[in-house]
Amino acid sequence: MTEKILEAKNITLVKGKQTILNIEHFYLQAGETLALIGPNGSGKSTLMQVLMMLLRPTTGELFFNGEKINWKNAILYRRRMAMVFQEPLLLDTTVAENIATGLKIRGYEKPAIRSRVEEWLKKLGIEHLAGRTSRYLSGGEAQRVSLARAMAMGPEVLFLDEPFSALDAPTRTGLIAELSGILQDSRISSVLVTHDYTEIPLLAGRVVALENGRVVQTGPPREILTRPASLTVASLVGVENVIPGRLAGREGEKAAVQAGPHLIMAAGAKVRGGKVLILIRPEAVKLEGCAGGSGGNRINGRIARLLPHGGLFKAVVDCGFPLTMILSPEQVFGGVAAPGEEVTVCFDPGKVHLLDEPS
Ligand SMILES: Nc1ncnc2c1ncn2[C@@H]1O[C@H](COP(=O)(O)OP(=O)(O)OP(=O)(O)O)[C@@H](O)[C@H]1O
Repeated sequence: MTEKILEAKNITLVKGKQTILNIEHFYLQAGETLALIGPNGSGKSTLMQVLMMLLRPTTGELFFNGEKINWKNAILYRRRMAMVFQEPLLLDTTVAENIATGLKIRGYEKPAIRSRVEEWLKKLGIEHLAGRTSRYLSGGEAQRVSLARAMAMGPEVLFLDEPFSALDAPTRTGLIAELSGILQDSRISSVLVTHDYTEIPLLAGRVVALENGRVVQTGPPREILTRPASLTVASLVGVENVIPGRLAGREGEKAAVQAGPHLIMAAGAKVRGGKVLILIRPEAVKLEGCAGGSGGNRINGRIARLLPHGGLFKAVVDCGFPLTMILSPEQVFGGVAAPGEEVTVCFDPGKVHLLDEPS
């Protein structure tokens, strides 16, 4: 059984009259990367600070490798963890010196420092920057230095607080690929806070969603992305289609939901009944002919709007309700899908998720 490197039980953090955290149970398995998601103010940074033992919770217990934390010795645990922030916060000296400083403070011998600095400069592809002053680095370069500095310390747990959010798209793509390799090769345990759900399947093996300081959902990326437990989680993971409907009946494993003039089938739905919300990812909606298998949902509509979407296109199809889907450049440039065009869209009942409408 894999060890839990970090575990929190019954953690609360109260500031004045506000309960900022109320976490019954949270853990980080050794070697896993866990994505922590939640809307602004949901407690992600606060939970990270508690896990890093920078902030003592009001109540609850914390364990490191199964050992209960004694807060008097918090510094000993903090030394086994490192953090990378959204902004790199580098010292105004050379790149190599930035990576070496923490090791010097810890009293490492010169040869050991040199070899670690060289190792991490190489692993992050920034050997050529070793002698450069950090003041003039680009955002992507600075973030690589920040990662090298953190990893050179040999931490057992790495905390990544939105490390890519200040970077432009191509830099971000390159760094995500590199970080993914580093996380896998080093088998380090890490917690990644992100507002960008597209990073989740690339980096994380498990996701924890917070809302108002509480854990509202935990699961593998696929489950969180396709079966979010709440509307808030749905909006965080890019489920753009939220259609009000009413449960009309059940056919075995499938539920039939009346949405405007259409009957939509949903597989594996766990709802009480009555008013429901139909959740469909835009990528799950296909133009007719694209969806495989029979028994799928087919709806006629008209393309109301076409928007650019990172090299692809996003179309809003008016089906009596707006339905957002993703189109390829071939479909758009080939004239299959143009604004005003009548289309038939399909989606698999397995890709339709239902939530009870909040009362
Ligand atoms: N020292 C403090 N005193 C009082 N309230 C605080 C303190 N620190 C944080 N909070 C409040 O706790 C809540 C959680 O804040 P936190 O920064 O952890 O959220 P977050 O999920 O990281 O948000 P964001 O995504 O915006 O970074 C917020 O309502 C914030 O205003």
